[in-house]
Amino acid sequence: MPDFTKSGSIILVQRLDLARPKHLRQRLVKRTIGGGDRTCVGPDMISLDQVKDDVRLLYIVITSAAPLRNETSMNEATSSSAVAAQQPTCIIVIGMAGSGKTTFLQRLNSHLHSQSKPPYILNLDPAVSHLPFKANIDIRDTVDYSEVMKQYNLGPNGGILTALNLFTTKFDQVLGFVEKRAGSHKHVLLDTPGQIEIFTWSASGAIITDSLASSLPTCVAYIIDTPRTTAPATFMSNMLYACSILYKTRLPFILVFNKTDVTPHHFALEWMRDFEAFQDALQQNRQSTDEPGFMNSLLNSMSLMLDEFYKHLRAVGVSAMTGAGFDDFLRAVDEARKEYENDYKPELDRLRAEKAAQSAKNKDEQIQRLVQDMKLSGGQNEVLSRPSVRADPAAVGPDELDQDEDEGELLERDDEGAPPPRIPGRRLPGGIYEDDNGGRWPAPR
Ligand SMILES: Nc1nc2c(ncn2[C@@H]2O[C@H](COP(=O)(O)OP(=O)(O)OP(=O)(O)O)[C@@H](O)[C@H]2O)c(=O)[nH]1
Repeated sequence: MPDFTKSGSIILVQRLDLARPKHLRQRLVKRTIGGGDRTCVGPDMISLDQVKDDVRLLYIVITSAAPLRNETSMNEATSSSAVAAQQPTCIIVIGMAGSGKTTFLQRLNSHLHSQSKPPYILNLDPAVSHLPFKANIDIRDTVDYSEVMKQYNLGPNGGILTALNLFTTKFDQVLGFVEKRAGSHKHVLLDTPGQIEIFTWSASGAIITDSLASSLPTCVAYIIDTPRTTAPATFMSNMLYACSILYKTRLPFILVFNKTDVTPHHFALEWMRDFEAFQDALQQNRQSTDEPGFMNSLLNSMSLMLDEFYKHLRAVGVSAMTGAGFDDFLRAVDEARKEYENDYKPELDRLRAEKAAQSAKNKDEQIQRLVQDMKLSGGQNEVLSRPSVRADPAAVGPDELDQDEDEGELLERDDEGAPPPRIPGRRLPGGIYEDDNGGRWPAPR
């Protein structure tokens, strides 16, 4: 009996009728290994030489491929870093309604065109009536927002959310398009719905952000309407919202103070850098307005908390109207990309490796269970385990193997939904099942 504990992870266990002539057995082995729905690479198995004639049924164990050699993995690492260097940076543009997201994207688009670096643009706002730029992928081509409202009897926000949910079901295809174009664009820009919470707090927003960030370098540009943020309370609310998005996405974050042609953003930078300057502004605000005392003490304590948050941010001032500040913004995007590569990506890889290790551990435990099952068989039949797709391991007769050859699915019920014929036998004490040929199995539950 081969030592299965050393043979790697078991992907599938399937039984084989060994009472068949050898040529048929060989065909069955080939079929089993090459089975369409099995995700095995370079399978390893019990060789036919190990099959004894007195063994009537055998579970074939298909194991995963041997570990890659160092040389191969080094080559792969080199080529993957070359591919990573060619990847575009995705910029998810988020902001309150009217903050100027669309105008910002229009200006960024023309700025990048002027540098001969045309971006790839995705519009995720199904309710926008007019786009001042040409989007490569537009949610409105896939989902008719007003039709969604009518058919699902929804209001405007529910309609936008449902349209985005419907679009997200196709996002793997969107990613496919983006990845195909990755070599010819340096930036991928995403415009999001004006109702900020629809994107930032919905499942579809999280799916879009996570799937994008797991394939390509991604950052968030949070657009702020600067003229409307000059009061300490509105500034604080905006920062708290930015903070919540940062902690939800954990992606590199750029605060973009827009409309600086109307109000320069220096006051905001000062408040972020100098805690006392913000306290002074609060003090002045307290004197000039009749805001209740609890509001001021709340703002005070929140500003203390946000002081830590500001350290993780880069902030730039732009005017989507005049085009000022866009070079600064692109520099901030380059920094954000480095942050993605140095912090976010390793963390993502660590989580992936953890998940892979956990699933390898689960497979090891399955192998141990198989070994236990083998011991239970008392050496008469070599029983490794029950196939996971069926509750009863003894319920596959030789006739079903013929069925398998015709239909490619060993463990299916017939067309009328009747269970496959059972091999007659009896239950023995201790959870053992004995078939008519004296073969012993772990009893079905
Ligand atoms: N003065 C000035 N106005 C701006 C600037 N950017 C945008 N605006 C104006 O702000 C208003 C809102 O701009 P939009 O680009 O539609 O804002 P939005 O965030 O996409 O809006 P929604 O999609 O409805 O959330 C428009 O009237 C713009 O002309 C800017 O830099 N300066």
